[in-house]
Amino acid sequence: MNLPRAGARLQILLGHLGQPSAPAIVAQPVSGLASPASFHPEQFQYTLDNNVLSLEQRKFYEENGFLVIKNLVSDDDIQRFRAEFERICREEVKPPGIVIMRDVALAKQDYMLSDRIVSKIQDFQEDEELFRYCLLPEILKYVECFTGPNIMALHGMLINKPPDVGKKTSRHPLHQDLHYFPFRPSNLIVCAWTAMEHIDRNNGCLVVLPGTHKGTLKPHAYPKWEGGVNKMYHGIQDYDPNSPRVHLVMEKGDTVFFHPLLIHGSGRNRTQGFRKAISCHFGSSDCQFIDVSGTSQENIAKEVVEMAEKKYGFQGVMDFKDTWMFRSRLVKGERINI
Ligand SMILES: CCCCCCCCCCCCCCCCCC(=O)SCCNC(=O)CCNC(=O)[C@H](O)C(C)(C)COP(=O)(O)OP(=O)(O)OC[C@H]1O[C@@H](n2cnc3c(N)ncnc32)[C@H](O)[C@@H]1OP(=O)(O)O
Ligand SMILES: Nc1ncnc2c1ncn2[C@@H]1O[C@H](COP(=O)(O)OP(=O)(O)OP(=O)(O)O)[C@@H](O)[C@H]1O
Ligand SMILES: O=C(O)CCC(=O)C(=O)O
Ligand SMILES: [Fe+2]
Ligand SMILES: [Mg+2]
Repeated sequence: MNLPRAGARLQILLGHLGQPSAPAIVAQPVSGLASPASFHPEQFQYTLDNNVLSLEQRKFYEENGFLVIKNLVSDDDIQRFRAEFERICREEVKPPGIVIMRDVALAKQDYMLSDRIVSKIQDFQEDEELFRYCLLPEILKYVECFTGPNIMALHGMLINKPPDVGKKTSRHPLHQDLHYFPFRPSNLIVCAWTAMEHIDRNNGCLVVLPGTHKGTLKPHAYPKWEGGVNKMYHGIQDYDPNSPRVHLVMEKGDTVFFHPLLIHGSGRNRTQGFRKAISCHFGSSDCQFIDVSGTSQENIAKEVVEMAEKKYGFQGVMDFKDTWMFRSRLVKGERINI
């Protein structure tokens, strides 16, 4: 059963390694991934052979770059993530490595840290309670359809989108997550994003541009928004404003899996509640680090390295790869390259 899958993975890697140089890899999605041993008449490029996705689901992801699975995570688990998030905000637990972020509109206010101030926590890999999300068998079962059997959790986030104070800073500009990642191939990376409550356009749901995962990585920069922009919230400058946007209305527990080249963002939160979602990026441990020097990713690499140096108090010894190397954790199979 693993043979077609392994064959497909090998081809993906060979395709990737066959590219002439790192910048070219950045600019080109990997192609020609059809497994010779594939039992399907179609050529699948963005999913691996598996017996989890229906043919219809698989075709949907191939075409659109995302797939919503209804009611995947239990209410009990979501309640536990919520409780742990509140403990972290109250500083009752301080997991090593965690990054706590406030909305830029609230950053200068001298409130005590609380779940009404924090807009996002990142890098919860050392928090066993939140990291349970990245180990849930129901999540990994789907993740494996994209990454194959050797799975790294690359980056966890719990997003607590605050009520917008009127400056539209609660928005997340349209972006591709691959901009943040120095590893390839992109087709072996997937994000799982789970709604922790009902999420629609009122509280700022995810917005996706279907099919954009078939394109290339675009240059990202800070959007020129008058009300302010959150640190590291880079956006795509030159996207087509007429390209169709789909607003993903989701119920508590619903989970969307999406490709790291899919253009997405989220709208302003017009409610008084803090809109919560938990997510993790996963990648195959067969992925390889790339050097982003000379590519459009140089701007984010510089910011991330500066931030890591500030946080850990050393200078000039870390590069972009290192910041990722020590944050990622194996969740299934074997650790190979990353
Ligand atoms: C090895 C570890 C490396 C960690 C790397 C983390 C990031 C990697 C990103 C990977 C993401 C990959 C996933 C894919 C896509 C994600 C997209 C994102 O979410 S992108 C990622 C999302 N973004 C991030 O993760 C950003 C990472 N976080 C940070 O850099 C910090 O938390 C911080 C700088 C925002 C606040 O530092 P903190 O020590 O808590 O706060 P202070 O009170 O001391 O304030 C210091 C200064 O910062 C100002 N300020 C405060 N808040 C904001 C704000 N929201 N906006 C702007 N500015 C803000 C504040 O006013 C003050 O200014 P001044 O008085 O000096 O003028
Ligand atoms: N014309 C645009 N230019 C740049 N970014 C945009 C544009 N339209 C939307 N976006 C980005 O996509 C996100 C989602 O868009 P969406 O239209 O759903 O949200 P919104 O503008 O905050 O609210 P709404 O349109 O529901 O009033 C926005 O927050 C913004 O980041
Ligand atoms: O608003 C959200 O929950 C999604 C944010 C997002 O896309 C990200 O952090 O990469
Ligand atoms: Fe994103
Ligand atoms: Mg709008």
